[in-house]
Amino acid sequence: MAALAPPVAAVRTAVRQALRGVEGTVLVACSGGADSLALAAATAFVAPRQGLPAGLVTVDHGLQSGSAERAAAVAAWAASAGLAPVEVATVTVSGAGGPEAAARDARYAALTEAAIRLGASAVLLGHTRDDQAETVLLALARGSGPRGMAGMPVRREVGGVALLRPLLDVSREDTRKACAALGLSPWEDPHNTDPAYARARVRSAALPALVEALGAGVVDNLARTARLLAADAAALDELARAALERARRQDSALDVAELRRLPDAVRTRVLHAWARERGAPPAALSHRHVAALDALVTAWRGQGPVHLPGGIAVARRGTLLT
Ligand SMILES: Nc1ncnc2c1ncn2[C@@H]1O[C@H](COP(=O)(O)OP(=O)(O)OP(=O)(O)O)[C@@H](O)[C@H]1O
Repeated sequence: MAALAPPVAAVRTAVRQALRGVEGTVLVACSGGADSLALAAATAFVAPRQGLPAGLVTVDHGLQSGSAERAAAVAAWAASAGLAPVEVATVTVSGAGGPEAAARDARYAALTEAAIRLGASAVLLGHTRDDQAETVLLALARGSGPRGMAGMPVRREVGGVALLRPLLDVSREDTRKACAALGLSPWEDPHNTDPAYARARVRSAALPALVEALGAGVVDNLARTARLLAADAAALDELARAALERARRQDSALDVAELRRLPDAVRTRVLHAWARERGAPPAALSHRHVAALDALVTAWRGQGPVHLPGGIAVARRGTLLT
């Protein structure tokens, strides 16, 4: 028997670890690209051996010519690989935040809807260590703070479905090699190399330049930064949750004295969480809004109300924020 190619083994090991403790049907979200194709092939091998039914969903965004044929080809391959159920989810992409964000929102909505309808407990996504490094670099460049630089979580719950990213510690090179070793021909997404997209420019220019200047360890180190910051951010979020409850007064007003005694990192999180809870849309809530709220607490000189996205006005009345 031929020896198992190391990249195939690496992807299978990562999937095996991610599926530990998972019960019920799992679905692979597969575009047909190398990352999610390697993930799907590994899941088709590993899941049955862990007693888990495994299916696949591929989303047709209808944005490129030939997208329906690509989706059908992925679905046909999945069925032949023994994955079941297999579904093509056709979505209509429209909405705010640019075409990339709209496609992503539509995709995640379709994936969780399919999981709930098919009774699956988890959806597996094919983001790799390289995707994580790109995310950290983009977040760093945009000044998004530790939450953004914490990158994509290994696990997130949406509507009772676990979104899992088993390959965050596997390199893109290995997913490509795994596909080649298994005789699979991945689909190349033209968006991945389209310089109109910031992520594509990071992938083709920024990250290779950093690797050239600082060495190959950069990708791994950026991904590790995400893991370290994710742990810190989770701890701070937990402290902020408790602090928000301590500061809460009647009608959800906040007590200024309670807020003032908090460290800056916790207080700004409390104010951010409170603004969201009052209805400010997270995407529109910027650090400037939070800084203005913070000034009502820490730099009070009788200033007027702070206007937040979502038509919310926050004023200081005596010792309360309302
Ligand atoms: N059309 C799609 N249908 C189903 N899942 C998708 C689709 N597009 C992306 N995904 C899921 O989201 C993950 C990330 O996709 P994205 O396009 O951001 O990255 P990628 O590195 O190009 O991934 P891939 O090589 O798998 O296409 C994919 O690995 C896959 O799990």
